[in-house]
Amino acid sequence: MPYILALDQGTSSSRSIVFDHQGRIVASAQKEIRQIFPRSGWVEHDPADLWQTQLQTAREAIEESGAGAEGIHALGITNQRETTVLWHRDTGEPLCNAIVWQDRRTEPLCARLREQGLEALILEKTGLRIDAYFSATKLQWMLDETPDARALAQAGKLAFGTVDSWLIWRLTGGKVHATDITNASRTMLFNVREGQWDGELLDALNIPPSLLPEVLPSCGHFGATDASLLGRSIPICGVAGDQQAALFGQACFDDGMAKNTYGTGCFALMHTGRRFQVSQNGLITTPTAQAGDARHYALEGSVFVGGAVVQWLRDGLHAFEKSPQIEALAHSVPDSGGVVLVPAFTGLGAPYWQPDARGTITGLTRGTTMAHIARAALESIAFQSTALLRAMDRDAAAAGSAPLSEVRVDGGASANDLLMQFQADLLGLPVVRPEVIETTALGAASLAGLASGVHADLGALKRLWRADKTFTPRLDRKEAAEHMQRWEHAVRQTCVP
Ligand SMILES: Nc1ncnc2c1ncn2[C@@H]1O[C@H](COP(=O)(O)OP(=O)(O)O)[C@@H](O)[C@H]1O
Ligand SMILES: O=P(O)(O)OC[C@H](O)CO
Repeated sequence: MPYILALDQGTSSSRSIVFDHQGRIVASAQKEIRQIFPRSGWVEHDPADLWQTQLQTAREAIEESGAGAEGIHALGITNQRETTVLWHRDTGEPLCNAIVWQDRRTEPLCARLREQGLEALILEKTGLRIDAYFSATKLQWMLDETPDARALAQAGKLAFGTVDSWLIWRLTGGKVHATDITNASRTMLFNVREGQWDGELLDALNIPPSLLPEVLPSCGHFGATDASLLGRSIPICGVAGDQQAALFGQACFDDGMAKNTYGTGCFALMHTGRRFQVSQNGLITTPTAQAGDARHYALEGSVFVGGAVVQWLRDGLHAFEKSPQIEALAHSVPDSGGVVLVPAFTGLGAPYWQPDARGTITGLTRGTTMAHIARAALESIAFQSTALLRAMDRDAAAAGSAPLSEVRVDGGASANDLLMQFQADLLGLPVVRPEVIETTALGAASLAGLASGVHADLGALKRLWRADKTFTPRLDRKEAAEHMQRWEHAVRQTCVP
């Protein structure tokens, strides 16, 4: 039976997973990557580290699968998005470290774009709000600050890519410089309505077009691996940014279907069909992984501090030793005792967009214990996600698209039943956790399987997606509304005067 290898290059680690033709995990390997913080607000990765860890884990996963390279039918790639790499076309040597999506150094370049009045144009063309998060200003910074970079770029000697492009380049021995539509859409240089790099934006940001990779649908042919790397030449047939790959891995192929990933942060995406829709509620618009001729879109919002609030309780307050222990602690009290914790440690993202907000705890009494705070911390993840998902639903209603009917969940913190139940209670919708919560890698494998004939069509993938546990809302709607009011009240206290 054909196996598919998925490479999942994430912010904290590189992972490789071998899936069988029914989307079951056969083998996996993982390696941490080095985080480089040269200055406050700067975050970098060494491109060689990204490549080497990915290659090693791929070899280990193939070895563990027992199938050998001959048993791997196709390869899919998924990756941390927006992170920017610039390298020499002739040698493949990077010019500098990769600038990671979390890096804030280019905020002044963004302010300049806002001053130039480009906000509306960029939103209309790319679906994005001007922000240092996206690749465009990171690339501008590299071209301006790295010696000789501009001259080399003008001479056509450099290649830019997000992490998928970098891995494709290395995997194909420098033969293919390509990306997929989901990754291209995170650069702030790609016109998502027309499906191509945008000349007007490239001019406005002074980016030479010769730097750019070819943009392909997510499901297709991205070349083949150099035979010396993995034991034989394996075709690369699926590529997507990690959050769009997760949407695909959750089989959310239709209008109104949504997933929320509960990791360090939370990323919610809701499929909105074929219509490009600009959010009225502070969300961004992004293409979904493209598996046919037509482009489809999703609304996206992120929670900056999701599972990270659990890490803060663990490492900052020493409330417990291991993250999963929060569940028992939170369960030891019937509710949060009126405590609300807003983990606005680095400001609040969508739908609030308050960069200067700082965390707060309200409702403390003499009777408050660590258990109440732990419960409030878990609840904060669900409150923030509810605010996001409701904003999506409002946008969908305004555009006449299908409303949310359930939310599919994944990511490390989705293992927490108490959190998932509270999420269902607040939303008033079923929250469904699938058997395979490695949905990011599964999405990449599904795309590769579709392009290489392992899966017949989207219908076949829908049938392979299996729910493990469904959390149905138990809370009275009035009570749920009161919870949300308390939350919104606490959010208002986070604004630093
Ligand atoms: N049982 C749990 N309950 C709540 N949070 C958890 C639990 N297990 C892990 N987490 C949190 O989930 C996050 C890890 O999830 P993961 O999907 O691996 O994240 P990432 O991909 O962002 O590294 C951490 O922030 C951790 O604190
Ligand atoms: O690597 P992750 O899972 O933290 O995801 C990063 C996102 O793609 C950033 O947009």
